[in-house]
Amino acid sequence: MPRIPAPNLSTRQAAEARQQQLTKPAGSLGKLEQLAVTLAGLQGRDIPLPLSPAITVFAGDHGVCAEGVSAFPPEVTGAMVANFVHGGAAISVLARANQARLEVVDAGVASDLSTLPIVHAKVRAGSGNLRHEAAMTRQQAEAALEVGRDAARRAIADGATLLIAGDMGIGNTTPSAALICRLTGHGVEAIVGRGTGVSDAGLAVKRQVVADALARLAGQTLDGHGVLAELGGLEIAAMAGFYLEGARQGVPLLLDGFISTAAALAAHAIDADIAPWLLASHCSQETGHALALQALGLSPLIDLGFRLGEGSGAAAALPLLQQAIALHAGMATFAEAGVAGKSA
Ligand SMILES: Cc1cc2ncn([C@H]3O[C@H](COP(=O)(O)O)[C@@H](O)[C@H]3O)c2cc1C
Ligand SMILES: O=C(O)c1cccnc1
Repeated sequence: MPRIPAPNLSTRQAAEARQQQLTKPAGSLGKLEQLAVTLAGLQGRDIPLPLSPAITVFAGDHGVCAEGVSAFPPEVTGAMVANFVHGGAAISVLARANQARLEVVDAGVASDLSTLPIVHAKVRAGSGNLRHEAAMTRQQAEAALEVGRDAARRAIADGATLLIAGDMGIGNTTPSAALICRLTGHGVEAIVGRGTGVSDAGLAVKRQVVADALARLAGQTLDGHGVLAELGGLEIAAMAGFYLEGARQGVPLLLDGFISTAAALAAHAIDADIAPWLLASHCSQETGHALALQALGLSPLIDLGFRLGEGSGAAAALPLLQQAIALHAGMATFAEAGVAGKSA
């Protein structure tokens, strides 16, 4: 399989030079300047084109819910998938508001969703309980990665020039925390948070569950696929595959929150060349998200106090990416506008 390409250094440098010439003090548009420069390198154009975003929401259930790690019951996963289809979820609204293509994929929901108009790619009806056993077999993890790769191929074939992966899976902040701990080396206190809003007692249980899962694998050498199979989830593995295929095809990837960043860390453990294709959107309220982003060398654009998932934080940040591109393309240079440059 062809490797993930490197960004284009010369278009990146041309964009950097252009930013110095636009009618503003250099650096005064802050992160939007850096974003335009990054996108110029990723698109291979001195002046990047406006983005055609595609959002794919991957759904899956989690055996670890039996431990009482979520404030909501597992049936909510399937019910929310129906809500996505009917247009009533946060991501349904944000996709419409941003003219983004929205696709929903069943990668491993426990309930039967066969009557819904979504992509049916159930690898398994819910993962194993990672406190005591592998979340998936290696083969199932590979199959779930392929579900995500297929979704990226469809989105790109449909014209997407920016990919957003969303998640829906009650309980999925637990495997995400476990992946982040294992892949960054941070401890459970720094990474495990309240997800949908578990109580203090629930948080203590959740921390113990993650600590037990990590202890189960302590001393074992695992590659990226192995970590994903042991500690991940079906939708998380699909998200990782989506990111890997997007990067392989040279399409920038806009990360969402805690679950999305855990999937990106897993993708990075499988192929570190993915790094330059990952863009951070927001910083989730979920404990540990900032550290997970840092581990990937990413700094979020915004912090709106979101803690939802579904791709919602990435979708909410989309206008900023489009504005970064519009400013880079549309502003006059000092020479064009006849404005004097910096004098001292
Ligand atoms: C109605 C509802 C809609 C959601 N949309 C995303 N999530 C988010 O919350 C869940 C993760 O939190 P935890 O690990 O605590 O279960 C995931 O489904 C995630 O997508 C939702 C959760 C709920 C309840
Ligand atoms: O950051 C997220 O993606 C998140 C946080 C809490 C619950 N669900 C998702």
